Amino acid sequence: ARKHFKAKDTDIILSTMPKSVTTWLKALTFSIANRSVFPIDQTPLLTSSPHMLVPFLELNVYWGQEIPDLETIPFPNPRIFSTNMHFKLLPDSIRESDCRIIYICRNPLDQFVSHFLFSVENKFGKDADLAAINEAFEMYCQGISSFGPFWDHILGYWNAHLENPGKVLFLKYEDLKEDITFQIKKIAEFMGFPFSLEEEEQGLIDQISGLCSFESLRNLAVNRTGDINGILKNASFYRKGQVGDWTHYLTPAMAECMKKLMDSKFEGSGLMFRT
Ligand SMILES: Nc1ncnc2c1ncn2[C@@H]1O[C@H](COP(=O)(O)OS(=O)(=O)O)[C@@H](OP(=O)(O)O)[C@H]1O
Repeated sequence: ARKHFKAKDTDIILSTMPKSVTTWLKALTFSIANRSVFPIDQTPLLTSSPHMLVPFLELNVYWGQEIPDLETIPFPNPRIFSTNMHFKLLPDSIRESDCRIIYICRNPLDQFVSHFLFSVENKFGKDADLAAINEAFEMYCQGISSFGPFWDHILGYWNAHLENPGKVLFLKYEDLKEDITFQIKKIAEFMGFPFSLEEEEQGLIDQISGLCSFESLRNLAVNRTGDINGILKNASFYRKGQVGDWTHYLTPAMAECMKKLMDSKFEGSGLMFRT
């Protein structure tokens, strides 16, 4: 992807650490950008996983697919892609073109738990022994996890956002959970598709937030069954969808350890996470 991908000025790139609600951001941005093409009751989101509508740039890594010739795919406009790459590792054309990047992250405690449970379940099945959580947490705190240290990933996009807020939008899961209407408007404006007063009065924002809510997406037949290339179950993208689920898996001592780590890594950056 780094070698071949050529961003267009109109592209939107969604960037995340794994298990930082990429799925939700894909559903929201697809709905925002295509709301005049597909009425809500006819949106492809009703019959396709958000991951099929907004492909990962690292397709070949995740799902064993050849990198498609993007010029031949009839994308709606704008093209929306997602990636888990660090900011400094993005293909040059993403940084150099006028395309826009939307980054979303979440409290690292919840991200760790979500990713750990996902990996365990995929490896060992639902009844996995969770004894390994302490070891995995220790490694996570040392920066050993998929896509490397979470602080580097988050700070890379945070600093890019501070340098050029028109290029990089920085979102947090906890803020979307708190006020999704406000965040949908913010995302739409950043993407260049602001809602008109008329659309707002028609309740379009509420319709999009309803369609993309955890419960609504999770209950769709397409997301309850099926898989992506026989590798990942569609249902695996919808677990609990809550802020603070880490309290059910991590001890207060582990949380304290993470708090200290975040204080030291994010010191002076202005970044804070709610738990
Ligand atoms: N619509 C919606 N609303 C709220 N939360 C949602 C939604 N869709 C997915 N989720 C939760 O996001 C977590 C999965 O993260 P990702 O989508 O980034 O997974 S992946 O990296 O693409 O595999 C995972 O979080 P946890 O429940 O904490 O494990 C999902 O449940």
